[in-house]
Amino acid sequence: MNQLSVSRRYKILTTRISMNSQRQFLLKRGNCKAQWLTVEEIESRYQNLNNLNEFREKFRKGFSIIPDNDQIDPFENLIQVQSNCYKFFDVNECIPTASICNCKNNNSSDCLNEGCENFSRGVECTPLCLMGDDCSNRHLQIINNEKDLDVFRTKQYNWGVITDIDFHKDDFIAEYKGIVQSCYDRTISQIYSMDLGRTSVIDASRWCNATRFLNHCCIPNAQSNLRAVDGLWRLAFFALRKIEANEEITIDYGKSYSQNAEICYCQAPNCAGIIGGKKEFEFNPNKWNEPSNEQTQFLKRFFAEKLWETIPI
Ligand SMILES: C[S@@+](CC[C@H](N)C(=O)[O-])C[C@H]1O[C@@H](n2cnc3c(N)ncnc32)[C@H](O)[C@@H]1O
Repeated sequence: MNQLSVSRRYKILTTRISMNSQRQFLLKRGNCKAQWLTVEEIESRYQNLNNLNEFREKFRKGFSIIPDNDQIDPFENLIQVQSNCYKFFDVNECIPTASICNCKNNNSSDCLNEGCENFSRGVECTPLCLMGDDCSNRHLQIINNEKDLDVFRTKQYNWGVITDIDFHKDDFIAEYKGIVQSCYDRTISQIYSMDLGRTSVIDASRWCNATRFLNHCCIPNAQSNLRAVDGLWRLAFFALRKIEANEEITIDYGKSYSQNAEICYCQAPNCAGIIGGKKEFEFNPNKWNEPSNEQTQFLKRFFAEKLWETIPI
């Protein structure tokens, strides 16, 4: 992260463009919690400072760390979506469905444990779960359940993801969203796609949300998990440990990431030094059955509806 010292007591940790296109600075003052503020807010808030002129001068220098021709909006040319959009569905994929679990009888406090027959199979409970409001195994179905993720400029690898709240271990962070494509499609981006089941991937190269900017760390603080919801696989991120506010959220890209190897800058003590470099994917026609005409007709109808449901925000 950029650490531009503006005075002995104030630090600009990084900068971002807010939703209303204003440049904001993550300002840390002494031991106080860091805050996102515009230049006007900082100036009005701290106008009684003795060293305001010095602060302004150093602050202006802060602007110069971002060249004019820099890409300033991480979402420029991208479309932010509320849900996945389907261009492909593998009819042979076996996706588990939810049952009415036994957690109520087991006196469980929620359904987020291996004792829940849905949770243990990677399935979210339905609204009919007998645990009612105590069922927490419905992260992906609850509207507005996602925390606000901020995209910030990192020092080494362009954009990254941060929030201004703390996460506890196992907390739901957000869902990876984009276009569901076939993993056999060689035109899709290897960098911005993540596996979704046996033969599907989520391609977030253009239709996406902030999670497309999650960077890799060899000791990550978050991980992705497949969850089955209403007969579809979805991909969600959960905290692996406590994540402090304004700490970068990172994941392990794993062995299936991109064929092009890149130097890893994560600086973790166990850093492998490299990300990506997987072997080329080999298409095995024996493992792949073409869908029948009826299946294709059904899928066309089904996905026309899904496409319509996907409303860019
Ligand atoms: C899915 S993108 C993550 C967002 C990316 N930083 C951006 O601005 O679009 C993955 C790319 O980010 C960069 N990256 C992510 N983690 C990295 C790391 N630990 N070291 C070096 N580069 C990294 C690599 O270029 C990688 O191919």
